[in-house]
Amino acid sequence: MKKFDAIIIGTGQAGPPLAASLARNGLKTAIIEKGALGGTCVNTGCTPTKAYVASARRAFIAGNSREMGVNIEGKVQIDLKTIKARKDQLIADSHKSLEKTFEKDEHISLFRGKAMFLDDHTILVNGEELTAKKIFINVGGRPRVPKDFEAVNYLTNRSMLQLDEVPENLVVIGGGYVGLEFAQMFSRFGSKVTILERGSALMKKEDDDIAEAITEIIRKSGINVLLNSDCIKAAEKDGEIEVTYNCEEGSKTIQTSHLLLAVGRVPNTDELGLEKTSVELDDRGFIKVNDELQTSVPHIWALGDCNGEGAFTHTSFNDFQIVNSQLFEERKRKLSDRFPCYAAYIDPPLARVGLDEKQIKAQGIKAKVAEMPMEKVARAKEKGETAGKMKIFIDAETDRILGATFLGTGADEYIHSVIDQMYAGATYQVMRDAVHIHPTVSELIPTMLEKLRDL
Ligand SMILES: Cc1cc2nc3c(=O)[nH]c(=O)nc-3n(C[C@H](O)[C@H](O)[C@H](O)COP(=O)(O)OP(=O)(O)OC[C@H]3O[C@@H](n4cnc5c(N)ncnc54)[C@H](O)[C@@H]3O)c2cc1C
Ligand SMILES: NC(=O)c1ccc[n+]([C@@H]2O[C@H](COP(=O)([O-])OP(=O)(O)OC[C@H]3O[C@@H](n4cnc5c(N)ncnc54)[C@H](O)[C@@H]3O)[C@@H](O)[C@H]2O)c1
Repeated sequence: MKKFDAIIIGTGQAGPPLAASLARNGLKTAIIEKGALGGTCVNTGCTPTKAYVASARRAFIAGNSREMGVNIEGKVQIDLKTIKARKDQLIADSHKSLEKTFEKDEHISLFRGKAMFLDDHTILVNGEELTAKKIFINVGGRPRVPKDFEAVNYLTNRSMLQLDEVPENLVVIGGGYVGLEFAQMFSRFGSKVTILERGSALMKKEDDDIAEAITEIIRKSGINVLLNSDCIKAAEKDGEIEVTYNCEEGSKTIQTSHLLLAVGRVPNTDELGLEKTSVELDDRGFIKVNDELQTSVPHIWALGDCNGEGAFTHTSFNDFQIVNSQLFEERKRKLSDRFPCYAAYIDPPLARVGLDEKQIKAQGIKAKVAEMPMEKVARAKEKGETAGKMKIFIDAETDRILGATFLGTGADEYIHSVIDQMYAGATYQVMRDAVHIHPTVSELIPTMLEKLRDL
């Protein structure tokens, strides 16, 4: 049995910074990884997809700038092999940097293999037993594959990023983050894309007006969007995939060479031997944690997507910050300190913080709202990018900002002016009375706040 002060399972967005901090604080630390270093974000998530999104935007601009007085003759050519090689280089750089972090630190031992719990204190990896007083689980998740698709040659976010040629046809099942980001980028690369979503709008968790605006943006970009498409099934036929949908009210079919499944993710907690421990899971397989991210076993913590408290890189990294502060810092951070925030990297992007209209109404909070269509924003007009709108919500009793939803050019950046005010606990008047730079989209946030109305 090898003894450590701490064991971390998984090198996602929380594991590596935690390993570095534990080591800095003198703890002999083992970190175990069964796949590529860096986990989802680095290898098959944020980094590669945002690199592809960037190439797709260049392609779109090159081919669609005639009304801006810029005309490129001929067809824009997409070289997916070069796009992929650029992404592989970004990933390789991250691998190198992580390897260096682990190699240069004498307090860190990296184990390449699959970790399994034998009991609350013992972990098996590559036939070796390890034990430690503190254990941290950062095992992330993987794409959900419904039974109806198991028999066909489907793609996921992982295999999409291995393609060398742009598919002629692409059917995407699911109109959430993964579905929309891939649908728009591959449409811009030249694929004929169809999205099948069982809900009544794309990004249906958002407020109805935002979900509808997103659906319109995606449709206008030439993607075929089939909503309320329930009961979707797929079978191999004549060397292609035949997708059947709306099975009850007379089924419809589509033939496609490529099918992407983007119907959510499941946590990697089912192959971890947790049944041999006292760590409790919820009914969807997420590890239950308290406000300090401890599991039902106090010396075992769960961080990142596997605890079901966030599903983003920044939430996983914040989980590291919470645990790290609980262990080593004077200022103790907690899960309940966090305002939910995220962006979907469609073009234009959607960015969110805090509560939206649906959530405010569901919680019965007395609130005010201000809205601004991007068509009224000078900078958006100058850029020729006027799709979308901004919404901001204020607590009618405290004047504090409850949340904001920005759908528009550059929204993933200027949402941070609201995020920062929320963390500062400022009233909305602070933002309303601030002088912002002209011409920016941000300058319309104070203007918008002049016109609050009851929600
Ligand atoms: C296509 C896509 C795009 C995304 N884009 C964004 C984005 O733009 N912005 C954003 O904030 N988020 C994005 N995300 C989400 C983001 O990638 C995750 O939230 C983030 O990676 C956090 O993951 P994590 O730290 O929980 O673990 P992960 O990054 O999933 O890492 C977990 C690691 O644990 C390892 N592991 C699992 N089980 C074991 C075991 N038994 N033994 C040893 N090792 C094990 C895995 O191999 C993996 O390396 C995206 C996700 C996808 C799929
Ligand atoms: N920009 C980002 O931050 C980013 C990007 C990609 C992924 N992610 C993370 O990855 C997670 C997973 O993304 P996702 O898009 O796979 O999931 P999602 O939950 O965002 O969307 C899944 C969609 O698939 C639909 N769906 C589910 N089952 C279906 C079925 N059988 N037939 C038709 N439609 C069906 C759902 O109605 C939903 O709209 C996200 O929650 C997010 O946390 C984040």
